[in-house]
Amino acid sequence: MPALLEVRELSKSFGGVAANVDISFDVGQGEILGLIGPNGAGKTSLFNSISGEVTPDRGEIRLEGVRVSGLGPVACAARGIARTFQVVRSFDSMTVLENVMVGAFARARRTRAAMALAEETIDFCGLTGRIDRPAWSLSPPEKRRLEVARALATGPRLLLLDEMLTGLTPTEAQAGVQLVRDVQARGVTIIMVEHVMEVVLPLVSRAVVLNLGRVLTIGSPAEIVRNPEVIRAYLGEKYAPAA
Ligand SMILES: Nc1ncnc2c1ncn2[C@@H]1O[C@H](COP(=O)(O)OP(=O)(O)OP(=O)(O)O)[C@@H](O)[C@H]1O
Repeated sequence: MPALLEVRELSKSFGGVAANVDISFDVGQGEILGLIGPNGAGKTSLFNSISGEVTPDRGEIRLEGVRVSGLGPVACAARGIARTFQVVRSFDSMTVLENVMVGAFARARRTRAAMALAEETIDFCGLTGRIDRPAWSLSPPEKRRLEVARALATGPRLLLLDEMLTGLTPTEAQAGVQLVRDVQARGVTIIMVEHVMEVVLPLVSRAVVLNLGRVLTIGSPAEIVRNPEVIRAYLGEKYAPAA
């Protein structure tokens, strides 16, 4: 798999707090990569650097070989990087259609074209019946879908999903998993931050495990759940192999 995204020796501190330290990994074209680790490990900070909201202190991020780190969120979006947020950031008084049109305007000049793109994306994300509802009236899983729809409407090559499945019931989470698979089937590469291991590990080809701002390990789900350091730092003893 050729790399779509390369992160090289990335470090970022906030005052005295080292949020990311010397982080390097690749994401293959079409891959679903998991980004996991305990609270405060640096996952959202890394997303903030990749999506351009934060400029790393050191290191580099390249999308298809072209440096994108430090360009800012608008330029990163224009180059094909979109994201969702851990705390849903919908425009509550606007309808579902209007929310998704905000994303679509990243690539459509005219209102009619943005509307067509938004309608198609809303259908794809399973929100057709909600298209004219104000965002505030949606259920929590629908709000997560709206976040995905707004990000997808920008036409990304790389989609960063920040805890999209957290707080959902098992049935809602399974529906969310199907949406992630459908997005991948469209050719979009995905990095997902998740804490629900039972849901995320079957979905990803590899996971990067962060701890205290550093990469603890990178591996397949089978390698991750067997790694004693990952069990100690994050997964807990229920994942320890039977003696
Ligand atoms: N803008 C900021 N200003 C100051 N400190 C920050 C900022 N952003 C992140 N940090 C700090 O960096 C560290 C990593 O935080 P980050 O939110 O990236 O972790 P996380 O792995 O996403 O955690 P969680 O799973 O709880 O969302 C934390 O100690 C956090 O307090």
